[in-house]
Amino acid sequence: MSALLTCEDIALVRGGRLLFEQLSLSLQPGGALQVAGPNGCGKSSLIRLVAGLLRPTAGRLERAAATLADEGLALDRELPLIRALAFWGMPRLSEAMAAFALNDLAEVPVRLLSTGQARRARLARVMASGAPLWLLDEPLNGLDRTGRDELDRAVADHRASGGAVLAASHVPLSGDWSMLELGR
Ligand SMILES: Nc1ncnc2c1ncn2[C@@H]1O[C@H](COP(=O)(O)OP(=O)(O)OP(=O)(O)O)[C@@H](O)[C@H]1O
Repeated sequence: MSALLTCEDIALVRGGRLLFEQLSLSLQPGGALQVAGPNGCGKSSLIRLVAGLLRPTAGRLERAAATLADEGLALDRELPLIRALAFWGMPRLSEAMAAFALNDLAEVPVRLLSTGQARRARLARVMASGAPLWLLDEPLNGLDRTGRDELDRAVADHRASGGAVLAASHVPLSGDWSMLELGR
């Protein structure tokens, strides 16, 4: 099976600072890699780079279709949640609504969601997209115990069906993750 993500000798300079260089990694179907390290070491920048929002200063990157969950919700705040998600033409929308316990909130306008509900919605958007590569920036932020369990299950199911996950997180993620420490 071919890799869903390959980075070879990547370097990134941001704000005049070299964040990392000669960084190589690959994610196979079923793989999961957690990026850890101190504040400002470049975890979010690496996720954004893989998402295609930043250009590497050096190196080569190849990846399958990916979807990103970062600080932004990327949903129309005025629309009911279900319509805001459907706007993106999501192939796995009903599955994702159920996986993150959002069915009772389907008709609630996005702007009225609580912080944790909005965090679950952004993870549902990733799952609903059907993309094989998930890019998650601090996915546990704002999630309660139930939300964390939902995320664990969604990640495990995604991996079991041949997907892969790259996540930046300060705190350990449950399950079997490879680790990449930046800033060392
Ligand atoms: N838009 C930007 N322009 C220039 N430099 C930036 C920009 N955004 C972030 N940086 C810098 O890039 C470096 C890495 O930031 P990044 O957000 O990737 O770190 P992080 O490891 O995710 O941090 P944290 O743990 O605090 O979330 C920091 O020095 C930051 O100041």
